[in-house]
Order: sequence, then C-alpha cells, then structure tokens
Amino acid sequence: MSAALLTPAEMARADALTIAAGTPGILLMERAAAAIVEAIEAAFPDAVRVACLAGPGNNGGDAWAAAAILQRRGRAVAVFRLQPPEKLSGDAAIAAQAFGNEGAPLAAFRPEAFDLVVDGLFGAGLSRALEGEVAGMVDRLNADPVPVLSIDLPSGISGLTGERLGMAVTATATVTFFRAKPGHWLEPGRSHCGSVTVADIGIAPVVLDAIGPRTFANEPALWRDQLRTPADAGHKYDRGHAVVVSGGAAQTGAARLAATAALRGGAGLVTVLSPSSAVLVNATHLTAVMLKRCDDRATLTELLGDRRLNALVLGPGFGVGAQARDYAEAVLASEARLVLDADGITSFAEDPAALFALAAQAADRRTKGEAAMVLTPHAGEFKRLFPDLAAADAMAKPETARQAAARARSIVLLKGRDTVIAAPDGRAAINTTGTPWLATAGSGDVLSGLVAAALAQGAATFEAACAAVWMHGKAAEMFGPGLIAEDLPAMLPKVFARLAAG
Ligand SMILES: NC(=O)C1=CN([C@@H]2O[C@H](COP(=O)(O)OP(=O)(O)OC[C@H]3O[C@@H](n4cnc5c(N)ncnc54)[C@H](O)[C@@H]3O)[C@@H](O)[C@H]2O)[C@@H](O)CC1
Ligand SMILES: Nc1ncnc2c1ncn2[C@@H]1O[C@H](COP(=O)(O)OP(=O)(O)O)[C@@H](O)[C@H]1O
Ligand SMILES: [K+]
Repeated sequence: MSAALLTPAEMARADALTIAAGTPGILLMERAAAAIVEAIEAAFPDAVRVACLAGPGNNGGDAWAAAAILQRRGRAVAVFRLQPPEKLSGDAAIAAQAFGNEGAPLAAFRPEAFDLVVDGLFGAGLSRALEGEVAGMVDRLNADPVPVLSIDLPSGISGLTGERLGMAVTATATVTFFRAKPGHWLEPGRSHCGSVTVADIGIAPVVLDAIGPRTFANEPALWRDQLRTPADAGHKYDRGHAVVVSGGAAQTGAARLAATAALRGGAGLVTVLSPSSAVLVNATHLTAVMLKRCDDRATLTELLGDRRLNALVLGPGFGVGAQARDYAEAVLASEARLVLDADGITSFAEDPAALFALAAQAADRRTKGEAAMVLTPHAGEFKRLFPDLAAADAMAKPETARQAAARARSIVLLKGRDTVIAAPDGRAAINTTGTPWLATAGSGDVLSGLVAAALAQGAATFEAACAAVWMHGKAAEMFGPGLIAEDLPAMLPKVFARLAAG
C-alpha cells in the first residue's frame, strides 16, 4: 500500500479517520507545517525573505502555521492572504491567530520582493477555476523567477485529475502529506509540481484498509514480488518463451526491437515469427533471438500448441488488416497471453467489440478470470478502440483507462508522458519514470517486448504491464539525452541492477 495514491476525497477521509481516532486536526496541521519548513530548510537554506500566500481553507492554515515556524527560525516572513484571520474558521483560524500579525491582502503581494514564495492558496479543497485577483496574481508569480514551494498541490491543480482549473501555480517543489495524489503524477499537474516530497504527518497507514484506494503510483512496491530472478539451477524454459510476430520484408525492424527487449527483459527464449517474404531479412539481423517461418493462422495455431510459447507480441510493423485480426483470434484461443500493440490495435478499429469478446473468452478460461491480453495504445490508437471514452474530456486518465479495461476485459496500458496502466478490476497505476526522450520512433515497440518478457516469466498480467512500463522509463532516465529505441534494451542490465539494489 506504500504506492497508493489518494484522491482528495480519500485524503479527506484519511484525515477524518485520524482525527476520529484521537489526533486533533490542529496537530496534523502543525505537523504539515513542520514538514514544509523542513523541506524549505533542505532546499532553500539561504532564502531570507519568504512570502506565505494563504487561502481561505486548511491549505491556507498550513501556510499560516509554516509562517510562524519560519519566523521563529529567523526568516523575514510576510503573509499575504485571501481572508483576514477573523474570517477564517476551524484549524486555519487557530493557525492564523497564532501567527502574531494579520498579514496583508493578497493584492499587496509582489513576487520580486522575495527569495521564496510558499503557496498555500488552495490544495485538496480546490473546487472551481481560479479567477479574478487570484488568477492575475498567479500569472505574475509564474512570470517571476522566484522559487515557489507549493503546499499539498500547486494552487489551481486538481488533485484528482491533474487538470489546471483555469490557471495554476508552477512550483519548484511541492510538499504533500501521507500519500501523493493522482494530480501529482498526471499531466499537466505533474509538470506544475516540480520535485514532490511526501511527508509523514502521523496518519497511520492502517486507515488505507478502510479507504481501499484503487489508484497507485507505478513503483516497484506494486509488482516487485511478481518478478522472478533466474533460479540457481534454473533452465531457460523456466523463464518463458516470448514470441514476436514480424511484418513483411520492409517492416521488420519493429518486431526485432520488441524481440531484443523481450530477451533483455528476461524471457528465457525469444522467437520472431516471420512471413516467408521477410525470413531472409530477419535472419541477417538476428542472433540470440530465434526465427521461425509463419505465413498463416494454421501455422500460428500449431506453433502455439507448444505451451512453452507463453507470451506473444502482435502489432509492431505488422500491417493493418484481416491477418492481424486472424492472428489475434488465434492467440486469444490459445493459452499464451497476448500483447496487442500498434497495427494490431488499429486492425480492430471497425469492430472493437469483436476483440473485446475474444479477450473476455480468453479471460474466462484463466484462473480467476485474469486478463489474457495487454493493449498498449497511445492516445491515437486508444481513440480507435474507445472513441466515446477518448471524447470524455472531463474524465481523469486513470478513470478513462479503467473503464476501457473493464470493457475490453484486458489490461489497458495507455501511453504518454503520464502512462496509465489499468485492470478490469479497477486498479490503475500512474507511471513515475521516463523522460521526453522516449518520444522516439520504436520506443513503443521496445515496451511491447518488455511486457511480453514479464508475461513470459509468469508475472500476473497487470503487474507485468506495470513492471515493463517502469523499467522502460527507468532505462530512458538512466541512458539520458540522445536516446533512440535501440538504446533501451541495452540499458536493462543497469535497470535490473538498480531494482536489485532496492
Ligand atoms: N486537518 C486536515 O484535514 C489537514 C489538512 N491539510 C491541508 O488542508 C488542505 C485542504 O483543506 P480544505 O479542505 O480546507 O481546502 P483548501 O484549503 O484547499 O480550499 C478550500 C477553500 O477554498 C475555497 N475555494 C476552492 N476553490 C476556489 C477557487 N477556485 N477560488 C476561490 N476559492 C476557492 C473553498 O470555498 C474553501 O473555502 C490540504 O490541501 C492540506 O494543505 C493539512 O493541514 C493536513 C491536515
Ligand atoms: N513526452 C514524453 N515523456 C515521457 N514518455 C513519453 C513521452 N512521449 C512518449 N513517451 C513514451 O514513449 C513511448 C512511445 O510509444 P509509441 O507512441 O508507441 O511510439 P512508437 O510507435 O514510435 O514506438 C511510450 O512508452 C510513451 O509512453
Ligand atoms: K497550494
């Protein structure tokens, strides 16, 4: 549960359960303020003139409380507030009254007069778009180079969806409490947060049992126990046999990228299935990856009769059409799990329901109805299978992916900077790794191969997809600038070493 993300409503429940169990709200606020000050001391030790912007709710209360501590520690603190202390209520009123002066109206705030700005305007309670005086002020603040530390969330960012409600603060750093929120990881929220620190304010993790969060940060804690390391006396077949289907002679590179990634990702064996027309070109480029001829569905079905071939990638460079549909049907009728990507997805654009019915039958045959297919669309491909969900602008990305997964009875891995992986049972994970250098031809093919590697090695379908996405992003981070798709598989040994180090 350490990877759980809490929606603002769930976080309010965590607060309420903690308060009901005997911790006063003002104590939580004081601890939140102490965590903010600690973050300031670590990141901005030399900031002398500090402005604390205080909104009308408890986010403002945190700002008043932090202002008091900063002042005691010798910083020159000024509070600019939307409401004077006497107009506040609850814990925020207590914190504001304890500060010692009334602060100044927000209109008097000038960013250029400060070394650091603490943004305590709105957090979890943001309920509508920033407008008027506040919107203008945020605009001026964002245009000024002064660093900003946001309390809980950059004001204007929805903790639920990561959306900008009107206008939003662009922070240098954000300190949130107990657990991060989806809006810290979903774009554009993620880009507004700067570095995110999650502070312990004494909320007991046991409250999560009552809350039952369904959204997670995609971190190793979510899937580490599903990954296998080769056993001392292990055999290559213990690590599964991944299969990648190649396109015709002019489109073979994508399959080979996926195949290399599957092998580096730990599958014991990897075979490229190639149409006759492309066998020669594939043969010239493959070494550890094996090659087999396959020109029709009957051959594929026969090959999959060997149950050791347990995970298959279909789609990269394959071509859109009836043969892709036929092959997908053959794989979903077998015991192997399917990663359907790129052209494989597009081939079902005219009849997504047919694909979903095949996936449902395959899931029904598996233990506990576990998904037998991972769909790996980018936004454009997603729209082809789920046009109505893609059009529902107001829906948060995890919710969109979750509804798609339920409909397709499959794991849906919706790519982008904030890739989301969702399962039919409602779990959704937001990825935490990656760099914009991943936006390069062929990087999606590598990802498909990595998913197949984790499936081949026996990971549960949701966890396999999550692990692959994390490792793919981590490989890009560790490689750094200048990345092309070929570099990703080569980085995997370092990614595994990082994972092993904890
Ligand atoms: N006791 C607790 O429950 C704790 C709460 N904490 C803090 O409390 C915050 C949540 O507090 P609240 O629920 O009071 O919510 P906020 O302080 O985030 O905002 C709620 C207030 O802002 C107003 N508002 C919302 N959107 C607006 C807009 N666009 N323009 C103008 N006014 C707007 C609302 O009417 C309400 O008065 C968290 O973000 C966190 O910083 C922390 O102190 C930890 C403990
Ligand atoms: N700006 C970005 N930041 C981080 N990751 C990105 C970004 N843009 C794309 N990606 C990732 O790069 C990969 C691209 O996949 P895809 O769109 O299928 O490309 P291709 O078809 O060229 O292989 C996905 O894993 C996606 O999440
Ligand atoms: K804030």
